Amino acid sequence: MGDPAALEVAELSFRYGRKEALQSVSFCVQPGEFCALLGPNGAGKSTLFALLTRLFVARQGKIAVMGQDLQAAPRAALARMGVVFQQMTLDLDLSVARNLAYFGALHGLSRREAALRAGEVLERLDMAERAREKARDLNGGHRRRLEIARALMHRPRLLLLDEPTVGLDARARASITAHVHALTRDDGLAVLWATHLVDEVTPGDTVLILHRGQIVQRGRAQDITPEHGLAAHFMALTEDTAA
Ligand SMILES: Nc1ncnc2c1ncn2[C@@H]1O[C@H](COP(=O)(O)OP(=O)(O)OP(=O)(O)O)[C@@H](O)[C@H]1O
Repeated sequence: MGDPAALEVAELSFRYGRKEALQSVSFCVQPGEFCALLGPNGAGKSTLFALLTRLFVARQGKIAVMGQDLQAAPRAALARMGVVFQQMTLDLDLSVARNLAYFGALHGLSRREAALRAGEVLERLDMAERAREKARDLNGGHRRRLEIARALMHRPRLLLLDEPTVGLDARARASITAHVHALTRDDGLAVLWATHLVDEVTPGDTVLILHRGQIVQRGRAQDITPEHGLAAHFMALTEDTAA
């Protein structure tokens, strides 16, 4: 048997009462892969993230992180996963370093380990010189980079990001997408990046298009945009989305 996928989702379904939000969703993300999950509003992205992070428990289907089943071995699976939620969750009154130390302690790192790891992750996100600043004094882009650094504290192999660039200007968005791409390339991190912004996708990324709770396309961005580009393709595939 080969190495396990960083993330394996198989036949995952979920309903809110009678409303079917996900229907038999299956895909994998491999180590080093940047997978952009594209979907219009209401496609099911938030529901999928809630299931992947165990906010909701899936009754149908399978989720595994580095071969660890989220249902059968939740601690092992969650330990291999880092998450950046759509809503900011920093403590704004703490310094950058203290935000990281606190999270490190939650994951069982000693103070010394947490301090060392905080230095490493801040370096990776080009934030080292901001360690002593209060989170409140950071701009939106730097706050997001701190959240990504924090999600890496426990050395996950899979990073989930739910619309991480919402509300940021073009420069901050470009910087964040570049940093996360570098993590896949240089560290072999697997990334699932949910967005409805097609311009955040680069040609080498894998694209998953979710529409009305189903995966309607999966492939390399450069292979699925032959003529009119990804934006037109995405709109055509999802054009019956209710306004
Ligand atoms: N608590 C709920 N009760 C009933 N239906 C829900 C609930 N939450 C979401 N839905 C429905 O499930 C479907 C998927 O919603 P979801 O929020 O996962 O989509 P999304 O792709 O994240 O959209 P957005 O980008 O707007 O957050 C939608 O049709 C939505 O109306």
